Amino acid sequence: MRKSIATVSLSGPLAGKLTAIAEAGFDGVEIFENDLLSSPLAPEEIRRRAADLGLSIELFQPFRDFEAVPPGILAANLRRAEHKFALMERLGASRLLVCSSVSPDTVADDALAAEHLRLLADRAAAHGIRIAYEALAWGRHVDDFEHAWRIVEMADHPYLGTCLDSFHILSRGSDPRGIEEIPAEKIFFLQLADAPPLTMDVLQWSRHYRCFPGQGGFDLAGLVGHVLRTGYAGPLSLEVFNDVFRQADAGRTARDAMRSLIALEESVAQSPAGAAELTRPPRPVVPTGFAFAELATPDTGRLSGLLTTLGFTRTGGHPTKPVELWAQDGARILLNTGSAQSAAGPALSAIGLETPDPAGAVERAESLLAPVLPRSRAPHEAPLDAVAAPDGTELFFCRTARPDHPSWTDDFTGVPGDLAEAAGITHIDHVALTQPWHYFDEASLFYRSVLGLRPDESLELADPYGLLRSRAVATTDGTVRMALNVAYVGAHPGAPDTPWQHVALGSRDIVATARRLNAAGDLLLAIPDNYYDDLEARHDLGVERHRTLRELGLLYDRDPYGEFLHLYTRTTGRVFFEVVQRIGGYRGYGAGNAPIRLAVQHAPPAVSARS
Ligand SMILES: O=C(O)c1ccc(O)c(O)c1
Ligand SMILES: [Mg+2]
Repeated sequence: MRKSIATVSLSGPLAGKLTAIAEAGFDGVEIFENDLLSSPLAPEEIRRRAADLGLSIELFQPFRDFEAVPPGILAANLRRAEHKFALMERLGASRLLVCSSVSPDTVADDALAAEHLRLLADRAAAHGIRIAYEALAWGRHVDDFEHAWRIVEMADHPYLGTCLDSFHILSRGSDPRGIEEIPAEKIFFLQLADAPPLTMDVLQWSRHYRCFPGQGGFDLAGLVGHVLRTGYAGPLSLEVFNDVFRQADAGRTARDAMRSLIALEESVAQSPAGAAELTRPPRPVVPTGFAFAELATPDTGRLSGLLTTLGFTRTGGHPTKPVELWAQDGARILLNTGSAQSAAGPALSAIGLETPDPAGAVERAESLLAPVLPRSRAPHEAPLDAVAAPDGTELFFCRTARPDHPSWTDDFTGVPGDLAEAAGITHIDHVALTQPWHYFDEASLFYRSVLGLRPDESLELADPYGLLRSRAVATTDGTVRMALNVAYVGAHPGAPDTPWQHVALGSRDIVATARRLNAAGDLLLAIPDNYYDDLEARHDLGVERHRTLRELGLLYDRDPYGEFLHLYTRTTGRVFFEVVQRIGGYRGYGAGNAPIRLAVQHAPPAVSARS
C-alpha cells in the first residue's frame, strides 16, 4: 500500500523533513500547517520539492474549530477556509483534514454540524478539494469515530468523508470493529499512531507520547485489518506527535517510521484481512542463542584476570586480527584490542547470535532498513554476516560448530592459554545494551521486527542520580534475551557520563561461582546489609540460605515461575559481568534489585577518615 507520514512526526525545518521522508522510501506526506507557516519556502516551491523527491502531498492539516457554530462565526470560518483552499491549490494538495471542534463556540447539534460540513464540502468541491472529518478524542462534542461518521453520513456530500486516526479510536477504548460499517469510499484518509499504555489525560497522551506502530501497546494490525476489510485502498499514513522524535535526527526517525510500517504491513498480511498489495518482507530468522559477546578493550590485561577467575580459558587467538577467544562450556567472550572502540573500552561492541540461517537473517534485516556491515575478512576466514543495531552494536549471525556452515570458531587457531578451572558458567544468559535516550523506542522496534524478539513492558528503575529506563526483548523460549537500558544521566558529579553495559553469564551452580569470586579478592559489588535484612522480611528462605546469600553478596528474586540468584562484578571501563542462575522457569532479570546495584555502582569512592 502507499506509505505516507505527517511532517509533524519529524524534527527540523520542512525542507529537511521532506528529504528525510523521501530517502526513507515513503510515497507521500501530510503537510502539517505549522511546518508550512514556519518555512521560508513558498507553497509552489514546497510542491516542486515534494514532486522532485517523488512524494505526493496526500493531505494538508489541520483545519480546526469549524462546525456547529453560530452564524457570525460560521461566516468567519468559511472565509478562513477559502484562504486555505487557495493555499492548497498552490501546494497541489487536494485533501484537507478537518478535526472536530474543541471550541466553546461549537454546539452539540449533529444536524447543524452536518449542515456546516456540507457547506464546507461544497466550497471545497469548487477547488477540487475533499474534506476528511476526524474526531479528536478530546473534541468538545464529537470525540469518537462513529459519531464523526454519523455526521458525515448525514451531510451526504461526495466531497466529504471521514479520516480515521488509530490514536483517537484506540486511546478511548472504542471498538474498532465498527470501522467495517463505513463504506470504503467514505474513508478519505487513515492515520496511524501507536502509544505506550499510560493513564493520563488523552490530549497530553496524544501530543507527547504517540509512537510508531509496534513501539507502544495498541493493536494496530487489528485496526488496519478492519479498515482493509471495508475495501479501503488509500495510503497508510503515520501521524506521530512525540517529544523525543521532535529532537532526534529526522533521517533516522524517518527510517524508524518506515521500518514500523513495513513490520505493520507484514502483520496485517498474515491476518485474514491480508490484502495483495501489502509488503511481505522475508520472514524473521529468530536467533537460537548467543554465539559470543565481544568486548572492545585497549588491552587484554584488565579483563583476562577477571575472565580466568570466572572460569574462562583463552582457547585461541585470531591469526590476522588482535582478537582473543575466551570460552567456558557454551559461553564465549571475544577480547578485541584492535577495533575502533577499543581505546575507549572496555565496551561491549558486538554480539554473535546463533541462527539457523545467517544469510536469511541478513536479508530480513536489510528489508527492514538495518545497515548491513561490510565483511572485511581474509579469504580463509569464515563468512560473518553482520548488521548494525541502532546503538551501533554489531550483530553477527553465526552457526557455531555446525557441519552445514563454516564456523567462526575455526578462525581462532592461535595458541591457547592454560586451562582454567571451570566455575560452573554454561552460557551467556543475556546482554544489557545501553541505548542513546532518543533512540530507545527505535531499538525495541528494531529487535522486535528485525530479529523477531518479543518486547517486555518498559520499566523505570531508580538510580541515585536519575532514572534507568529498561525494556527487555527476548525469544519466546528465552534462549536470547537482551535488556535495553537508557540512563537519564544526571548532572551530579558522581553520575557516570557513559552508562554501563553488561554481559550476564548463566551458571549451573552460582553458589560455587560466587565462592570462587569471593575467594579471589575484591571483585564483586558489596551489597549493603540492609538489602539482606529486607530480603529476610520479604521471603522466608531458611536461615542457612539467607546466610549464604549475605555472605557471598548474592541477590535474590522470584516470580510465579521460579527463582533467580545473581551477582555483579565491579565495572571495568564501561562493562561489568553479572552471573545468574535461573531456578525453575524464572522469566525476569532481577529488575527489583537493579536500584540496589545502581546505588552501589554509583556510590562515590569511600573517603578514608584517617588520611
Ligand atoms: O493534536 C491535535 O490537535 C491533532 C491535530 C490533527 C490531528 O490529525 C490529530 O490527530 C491531532
Ligand atoms: Mg490525526
